[in-house]
Amino acid sequence: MLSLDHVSKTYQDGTEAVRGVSFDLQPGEFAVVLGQSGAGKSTLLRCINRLVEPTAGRIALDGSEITGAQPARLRQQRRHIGMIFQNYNLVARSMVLTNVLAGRLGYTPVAAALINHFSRQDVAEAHATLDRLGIADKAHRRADSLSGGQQQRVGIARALMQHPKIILADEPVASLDPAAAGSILEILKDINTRDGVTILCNLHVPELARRFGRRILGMKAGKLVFDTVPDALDAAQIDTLYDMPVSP
Ligand SMILES: Nc1ncnc2c1ncn2[C@@H]1O[C@H](COP(=O)(O)OP(=O)(O)OP(=O)(O)O)[C@@H](O)[C@H]1O
Repeated sequence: MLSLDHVSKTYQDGTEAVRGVSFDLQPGEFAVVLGQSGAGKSTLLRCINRLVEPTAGRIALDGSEITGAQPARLRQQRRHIGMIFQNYNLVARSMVLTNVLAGRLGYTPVAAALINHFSRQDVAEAHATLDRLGIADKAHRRADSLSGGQQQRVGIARALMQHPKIILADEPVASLDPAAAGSILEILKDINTRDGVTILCNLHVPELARRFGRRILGMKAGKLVFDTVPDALDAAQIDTLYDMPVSP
C-alpha cells in the first residue's frame, strides 16, 4: 500500500539525512523504524507526507504517486495519512475537541474550516473517538492542561478523524514514562488490528520495537540497514544501529 523507491533527502546545509531508502508496506502491517537519534527516521517519515520534500526517489500510496503531486492532489492524499508527533503538535490553548476536529479539516470546505464549523456528525464522531481512547471527560478542557499521555491520545484521536489508511507515528512515546508509553503503543496496536490501519512508527528503544513491531526496519546514518521480524532481530543487528552497544 505504501511504496518507497530510492528516497533521499539532503538538507540545504548538505546533511544527507535519508540516503536511497526503498521498502514496501503491505496493508495492515505494523512496521517500526528503529534507529538512534539522528539516524534520519523523522526525516524519512516526513518525506512520506511531504512535510519534508524528498530530494530524490518516488513515494506512492496505493499506486498513487505522492512525490510530484500538485497541491490539490497532495491535499487529497494527505487525508489518508494520519500523523502523530513526539511533541503531540496540538494547539495548546484550544479545546481538546477542537484539536480532534482538526482531523476533519481535509474533508471540510475551506470556508467552513476557517470558522471552525464542523458537521454534527463530525462532532459526534470526535466525542466517540475520545471515548474510545478513554478521555471522553476531557473534551472541553484546554489541550495543554492534559498530561503527556492524554495529549498523545488527543493526537491519535485527531489522526483517527481522518479515517486514515496509514498512520505515521514519529517517536510517539519518546516524551512519556514507560507506563504511558506502553498504553499509547497498545492503542496503536488496537487501531492496527481492529481497524486494519497500517502503522509506520519510529522508535529508538529496541525493546519497544520488539514488543510492538511486527516488522522492524533498522536505520543508520540515513540508510536502511536491515528489514526483519522481531523474532529474528538479534543483539548484533541492534548493536549495528547504535554507536554505543545497547544489548547485553
Ligand atoms: N531542517 C534540517 N536542516 C538540516 N539538517 C537537518 C534538519 N532536520 C534534521 N537534520 C539533520 O538530519 C539528520 C537526521 O535527522 P532526523 O531528525 O531525521 O533523525 P532522527 O533519527 O529522527 O533523530 P531524532 O529522533 O533525534 O529526531 C540529523 O543529522 C539532523 O541533524
